[in-house]
Amino acid sequence: MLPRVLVCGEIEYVQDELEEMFRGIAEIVHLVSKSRSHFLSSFGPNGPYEGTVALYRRNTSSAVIGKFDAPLIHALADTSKVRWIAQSSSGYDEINVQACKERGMLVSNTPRANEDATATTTLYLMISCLRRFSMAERSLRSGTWKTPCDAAQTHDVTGRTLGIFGLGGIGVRFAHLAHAFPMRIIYFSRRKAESVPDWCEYVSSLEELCKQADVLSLHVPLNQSTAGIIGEKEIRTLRRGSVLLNTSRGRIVDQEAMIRALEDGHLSSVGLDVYPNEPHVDLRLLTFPQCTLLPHIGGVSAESSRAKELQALGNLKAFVLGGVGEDIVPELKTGIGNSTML
Ligand SMILES: O=C(O)C(=O)CO
Repeated sequence: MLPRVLVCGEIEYVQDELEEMFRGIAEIVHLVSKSRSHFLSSFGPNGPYEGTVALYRRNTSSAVIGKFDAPLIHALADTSKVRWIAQSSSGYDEINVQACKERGMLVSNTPRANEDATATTTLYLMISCLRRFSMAERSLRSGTWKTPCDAAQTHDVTGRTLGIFGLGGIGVRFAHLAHAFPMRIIYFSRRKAESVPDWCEYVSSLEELCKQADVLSLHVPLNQSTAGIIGEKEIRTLRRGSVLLNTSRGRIVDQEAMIRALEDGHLSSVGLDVYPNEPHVDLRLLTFPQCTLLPHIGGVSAESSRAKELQALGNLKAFVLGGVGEDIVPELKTGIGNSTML
């Protein structure tokens, strides 16, 4: 009997390749559970997921079976043979990797697949916030032509200083896009990146980054050490009138501190694709027309979605064939394990 691979969440772009990829290697089964308890009890003898050794996971499956928090991971380890979870996105904050580590499960993500799409979204947010393009379009659509847009409140991108927090794949891609204006580009990361162009300057701390940036853009993963890292102090260290961009995860920013800074004008605007409790959006954010707000579509394009699915499935296939796949998340690669689901 072939081992089984369970698809938790839809495969939208590579349906045709799916069967072909796993033919003779594994049997693909799809999530049929309508509840977490049904999910967990279905790995036993004669259950629909019996014999499953690996999972493909999208965050959309949370709506039915919940996040992969510690209780779910422990129950999965107790009742199934699952040893690999292939997350189909670059963010894996909905999986408790510490619990996976304790129970000998590995987690992979799709770090490269949507770098370009997410960096492009960040570029759009930056331009829209500085030039107030989203606000202008909303005024046209509501029949007020340019009102309330005020030229004195809009600014050129060229010549401003962009501060990038976290210079992974998306941060680097965004730096390249922004360099075209040109802007002065500075960054701060856990460690100084290798092979970064010399126009991309490293600064020695987050505080220094905030002191110098006109636009601060966040590109760090959400984990215990980054939750709330952009708080009152960091926001107030930015110059008055700065712009904050977040296409990473909502909980990296202290939302209350951000809203206070919008209220008193310390932040001139924010460009957001992510929120702390998605899909809920704090209604106070909607009262700042100068802000550009997107519904977490940063990494979504036909090309990147397809690439993401192929990358996650490729990781699964490598695991089934050779016992180990690619793109293991850093906490499980290094054995540091400082990231738990928040
Ligand atoms: O890939 C991810 O984690 C994303 O959130 C893309 O927007």
